[in-house]
Amino acid sequence: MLEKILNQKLEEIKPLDVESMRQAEERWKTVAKPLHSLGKLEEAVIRMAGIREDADFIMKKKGLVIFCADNGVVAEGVTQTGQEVTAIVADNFTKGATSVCIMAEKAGVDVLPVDIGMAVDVASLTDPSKKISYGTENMAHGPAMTREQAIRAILTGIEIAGERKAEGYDLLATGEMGIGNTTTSSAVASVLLGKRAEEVTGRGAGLSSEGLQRKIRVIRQALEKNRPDPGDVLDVVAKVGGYDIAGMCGLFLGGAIYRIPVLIDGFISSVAALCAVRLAPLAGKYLFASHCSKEPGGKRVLDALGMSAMIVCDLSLGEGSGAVAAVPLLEMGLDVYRKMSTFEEIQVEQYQELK
Ligand SMILES: O=C(O)c1ccc[n+]([C@@H]2O[C@H](COP(=O)([O-])O)[C@@H](O)[C@H]2O)c1
Ligand SMILES: Cc1cc2nc[nH]c2cc1C
Repeated sequence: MLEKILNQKLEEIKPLDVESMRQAEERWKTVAKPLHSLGKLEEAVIRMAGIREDADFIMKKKGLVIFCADNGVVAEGVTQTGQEVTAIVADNFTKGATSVCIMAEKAGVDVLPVDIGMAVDVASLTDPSKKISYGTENMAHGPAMTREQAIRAILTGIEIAGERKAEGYDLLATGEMGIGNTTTSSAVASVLLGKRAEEVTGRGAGLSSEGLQRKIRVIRQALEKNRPDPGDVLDVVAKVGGYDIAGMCGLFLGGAIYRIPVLIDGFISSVAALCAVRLAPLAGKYLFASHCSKEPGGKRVLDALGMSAMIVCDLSLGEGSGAVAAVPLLEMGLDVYRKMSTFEEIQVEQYQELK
């Protein structure tokens, strides 16, 4: 029943508007600068025109949706800090007191945290209608969640995209906060990419070398115990994923349904993007890579998405920090596109495309 609702939602995703993209491409050619010299920023503006169905679009309201959730697998000793940190940092999002809040203020991005599955309620942000459960089960001993819970988390992400669209957001960035979520992300990446656990697993929020070896063993154990089906994304997310991954996956799909460009952040976010694109390949056209995480799986997941980062800065902070860092860059590109003189205006002959 729920799965049918999700499938119906996915059918609402339409291709980008070809005519708006053609107009944007033509406009870039008239801007008085070497052709294609703003690289990915030009491509981003063209695709955003296709998403918005308007080559003259503006980008005013920008939001960062941060999915906060806990992961039962932390009981296996796969993290440097305890699970209680999730709730502390989540509460601090509401007070403007985390790293990404400071970055977002600089970038003019609204910080919108969501408790999609934290182990405890946090009065400043928990909304029972958005909370799927109180943390996942320990995937080392069984499935992290039920298939129904995975679908509900994805549908919640889609719903949030719809709500932000109704509020007039022009651009959404994704972020997450959840101790243990690099373990779940590595497990999901290992299954979806067909890679060994050690190829996609790193130190997360600062693990010792001994801790890293334990984390890899725990991921192998979780994969052996649950045997997720690589061809069935919902099965993979339910068995070895997390509510944050599922929620972000939903936000990416919702961006495609409601025609809002969505920025991918680091490792956890790009794993969620891969889940979204495997569920609905067309959704990839609505997504934008921001940076490449320092986690070893970061680049591998971006490669699988056929995307490359705008920023390579060795970030591994999460919270949506890399996605927020890309916002001013995109705005600079859009400003050049909208405001810059044309060849005609500066009386220089227009470049011809090299054949
Ligand atoms: O985004 C990334 O690439 C990234 C890489 C390493 C760690 N993190 C953040 O650190 C937390 C997860 O780390 P861990 O070691 O608890 O799995 C989580 O809250 C993430 O936001 C994020
Ligand atoms: C303090 C702290 C802040 C974070 N933000 C994202 N992941 C985090 C992990 C820790 C430990």
